[in-house]
Amino acid sequence: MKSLYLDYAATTPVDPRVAQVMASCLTLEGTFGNPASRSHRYGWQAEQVVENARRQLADLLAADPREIVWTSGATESNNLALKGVVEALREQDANKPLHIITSAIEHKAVLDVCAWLQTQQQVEVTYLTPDADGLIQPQQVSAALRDDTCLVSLMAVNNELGTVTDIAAIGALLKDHPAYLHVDAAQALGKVAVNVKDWQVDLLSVSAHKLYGPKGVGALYVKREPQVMLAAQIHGGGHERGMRSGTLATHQLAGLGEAARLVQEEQAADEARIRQLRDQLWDGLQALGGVYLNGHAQLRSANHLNVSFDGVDGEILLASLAKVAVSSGSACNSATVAPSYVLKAIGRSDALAHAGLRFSLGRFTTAEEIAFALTEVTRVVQMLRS
Ligand SMILES: Cc1ncc(COP(=O)(O)O)c(C=O)c1O
Repeated sequence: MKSLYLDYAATTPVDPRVAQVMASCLTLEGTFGNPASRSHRYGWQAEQVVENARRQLADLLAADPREIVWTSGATESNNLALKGVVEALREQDANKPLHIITSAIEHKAVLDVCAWLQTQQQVEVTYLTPDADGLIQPQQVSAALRDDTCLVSLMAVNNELGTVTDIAAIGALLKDHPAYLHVDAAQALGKVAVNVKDWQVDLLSVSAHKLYGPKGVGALYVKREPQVMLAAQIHGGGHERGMRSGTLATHQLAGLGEAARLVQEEQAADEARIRQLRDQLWDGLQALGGVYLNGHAQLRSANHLNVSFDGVDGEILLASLAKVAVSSGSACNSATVAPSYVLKAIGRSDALAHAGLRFSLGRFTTAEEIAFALTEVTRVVQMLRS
């Protein structure tokens, strides 16, 4: 039995239009060449495809194409941003005291890098705690800012709650401080408008598989004027202006570019439709009683609905919901059965954190699917409660 997919925040299916563009970059008849080959048209054509994709992503972010560094995904982008900034500063002064501000509800791809920087690079890290709605306020950043703060790293949209951080306000308050602003936009791109100029960010991480592109590819936006000082983390052939070596995966990048183009054309219409479906699901679930919304009611991306149910065990609930593919907490952390650290950080009890379910809708979600999901969840919760 195929289950209904409501886990778009974990990953999205590749849009068939994206798959078609990707397929044209694989075979002898297509643009399969090495974009770094300088001596023949196979290379030149592949380079054109890669540069077209770079322009498409840059357009979506309001960036200059020269500010895009291709990576394998947001995990690598986050690693490059955080480690790259610290290493570049330590190259100038090996003993320079360095301080980073981040939050307790970042993705592990930021938290684990921060933990490594603390233990291996003697960097001090301040972890801001969210309020009960899952929001990190700009004033918290100003209160934590120090002379030796070199980086503020915050996500634009939280992967578990969907809560939206006011990045523009944080960018504005850092205007006269030398600290760089890094934003993990893996969950934001395609859901909320991302504009690196308006937000005044220095570094921004992107993942293709959250926006109907393929897995294993992403990008880091690196501001040019003034140029962010960043030390490369992967050395080799000097690709990407020496920032990230390795033969470029033409088909993956073409896919990311096309995915970005589609987002630019369709995001507004997608968002309105998805928000309506998401709100229908929430309205229906509330009829069950003893249901709690995790995350801010309004300041939340249109596709996220994270709820906890009184009186049901989360693991049993998930196992009983065989016909609906949803996530308990973050899919990336589902190897552990500890209650979600994000739900704990917003003050949920262990029981409610365990009973949290994340529904995340997407481009291909239909009204019929939402009606079916509502019926299924209602049936299962009532059965488990009785
Ligand atoms: C907020 C956030 N950051 C980073 C990542 C990791 O992205 P990738 O899978 O591209 O490495 C994810 C994926 O779940 C995410 O949601």
